[in-house]
Amino acid sequence: MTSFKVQSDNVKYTDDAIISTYVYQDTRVERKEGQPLIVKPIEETYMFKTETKLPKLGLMLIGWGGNNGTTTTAGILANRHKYTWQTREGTQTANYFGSVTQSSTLKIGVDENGQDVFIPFHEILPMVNPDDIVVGGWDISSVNMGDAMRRAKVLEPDLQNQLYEEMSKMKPLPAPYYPSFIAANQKERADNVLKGTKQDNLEEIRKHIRDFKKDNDLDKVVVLWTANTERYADILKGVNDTADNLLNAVKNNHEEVSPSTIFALASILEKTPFINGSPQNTLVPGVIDLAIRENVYIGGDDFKSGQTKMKSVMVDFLVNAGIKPISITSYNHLGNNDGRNLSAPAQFRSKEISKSSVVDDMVASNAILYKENEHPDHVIVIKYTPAVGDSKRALDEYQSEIFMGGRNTISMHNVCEDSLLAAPIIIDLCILTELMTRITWKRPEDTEFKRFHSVLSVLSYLLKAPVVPEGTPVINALSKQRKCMENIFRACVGLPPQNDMMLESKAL
Ligand SMILES: NC(=O)c1ccc[n+]([C@@H]2O[C@H](COP(=O)([O-])OP(=O)(O)OC[C@H]3O[C@@H](n4cnc5c(N)ncnc54)[C@H](O)[C@@H]3O)[C@@H](O)[C@H]2O)c1
Ligand SMILES: O=P([O-])([O-])O[C@@H]1[C@@H](O)[C@H](O)[C@@H](O)[C@H](O)[C@@H]1O
Repeated sequence: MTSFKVQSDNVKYTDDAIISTYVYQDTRVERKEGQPLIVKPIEETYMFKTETKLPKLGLMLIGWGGNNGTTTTAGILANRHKYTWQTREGTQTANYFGSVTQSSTLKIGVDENGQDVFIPFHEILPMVNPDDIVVGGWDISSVNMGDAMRRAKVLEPDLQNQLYEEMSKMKPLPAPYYPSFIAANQKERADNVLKGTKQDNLEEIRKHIRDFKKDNDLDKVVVLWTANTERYADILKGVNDTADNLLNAVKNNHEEVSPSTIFALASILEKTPFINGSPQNTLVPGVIDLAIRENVYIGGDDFKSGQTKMKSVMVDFLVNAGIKPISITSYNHLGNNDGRNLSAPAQFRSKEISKSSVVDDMVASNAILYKENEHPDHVIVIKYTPAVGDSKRALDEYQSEIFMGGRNTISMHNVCEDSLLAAPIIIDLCILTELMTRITWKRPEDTEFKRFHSVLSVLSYLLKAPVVPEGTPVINALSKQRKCMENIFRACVGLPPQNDMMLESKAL
C-alpha cells in the first residue's frame, strides 16, 4: 500500500498499474585533446509502468540451512507471528531493522512550512510484505531448519524455542555438491546431495522450483544463493563463454561448471530471477548470455553487509572531502561455518576479490588525488576463530594523506553480527528483485514497454561486487547506490530525483 498519491499530468493511476512520463535530465560531455570540456544538459523522456498487483511470492534459498538462511527464515516467521522474546535488556519485538525497504525512509518532498516529509521506503511503490514471503530451499546438509537454526547460534534461545517446532518441519531439498568448489572442511556436512550428472542435477533443480511454486500456490519465486563461497570457475572459451556452450558443458558434465552456476541456469530456464549472495563468479558469461536471451533477471555478487559496506562509506567520504586514502587495511575474524569455509585459500581468494574491488570507482573519480592507475594499498585479511561464532570482528585502518603532507589515521572496530546484518539484505534483494519484475519502460515513441537489462545493477546497494550490464560503470559508493535506486523508483511515480538542493530554504 502506498501512503501518497502524485497529483500530476505525468502520472496515471489505473486499476492495475502506475504509468509515469518522466523527463530524465542529465549532462553529456564532449572531450577533445587540449580543449575545454563541452558540457551539454540533455533531456530524454521515458515512460514507466509499474504493475501494482502484488504476487504471492516465494523465496528459495540455496544454503537454506546455513546461518544466513535460517536467520532469514526465522526473522520472517517471527515478524509474521509478531513474536516477542526475553533478552538481558528486556522484551524484544520482531522487526526488520537493517532492511532498507522495511526500516529506512525517503524524503517525498517538503510541506507548506518547508518541512521535509518522509515516507517508509517500501511505500514509494507497491512492494511485497516480507511477512508474506514463503521460504524454502536447498542444502547439502540434511538438517531441518529448526536444528539448523540452533546450529547457527545466532538468535536468542527464547526466540529459537518459539520458532523451533515450525522450523523443524522445514526440510531442505538435496543439492549438487561438487567437492572441488568449496573447502574440503565442508565435506562432513554433505549428507543431502543430488546424485547423477550435472544435467540430471539441472533438471532436478528445475523440477524443485516448479514443484515449490505449485505446492505453495505461488505467483512468483526468487532463487537466491546464500550457500558457501565457491572457488572461482575458470572462464573457458567453448565451455562457459556463451549460453549454448555452457548448456553443452552441463550436458558433458564439465568439471568447471559449479553448483551455483547449475542453480543459476535452472532458475533462468524456469524464468525465475537468480541472485548470487556470495563472491564467486557464478554469473559466468554463459549465464548472463542465457539470462538476456530468456529475459530473466539475475543479480550479484556478495551481500554488502558490514565491513565492506562501511568501507564504501568511508572512502566515499574521504575522497569527496579531498582527503587521499593511501592505505586501507581490512582485517576480520569470524567463527561461523562461512569463516571455516573461507579458511581455505581458494574460497578466501573469491572473498578477497569481492572485498578489494569496492573502492575502485571512488578512487577513479578523483584525478587530483590519484594519478592514473594509482590506488591506495588495500589489504584484506580474514581469519577463522571458532570462539566468536557469527559475531564477526572487523578491524579496519584507513591512513590518508591530508593538508601539507600530513597523515590522518582512522581505526575502526566493527562487530558485525554477520547473519543479523545479512538476513535483512537477503529480504531486500528478494523484494526489490520481485518489484523490478513489475516495472517496464519505454520511450514515448515506442509501442511496447520493456523490462530493464537482465543484469539488475539497480541492486548494487546490497552487493559488494555489483555485476552490471557489459560496458556500463560499476558504482560502489553507498550513497550513490542508494540515490540511484531511490530516484529510479521516484521516476516510476513521476517525481524528480531527490537533489538535496533545498533552494526553497536558501533562495529566500
Ligand atoms: N554477513 C554475511 O553473513 C555475509 C556477507 C556477504 C556474503 N556472505 C556469504 O553468504 C554465504 C552464506 O553465509 P553463511 O554465514 O550463511 O554460511 P553457512 O556456512 O552458515 O551457510 C552456507 C550453507 O550452504 C550450504 N551449502 C554449501 N554448498 C551448497 C550447495 N552446493 N548447495 C546447497 N547448499 C550448500 C552449507 O551446507 C551451509 O548450510 C557465504 O557464501 C558467505 O560468504 C555472507
Ligand atoms: O560484508 P562484509 O562484512 O564486508 O564481508 C564479510 C566478510 O568480512 C566475512 O569475512 C565473511 O565471512 C562474510 O561472508 C562477509 O562477506
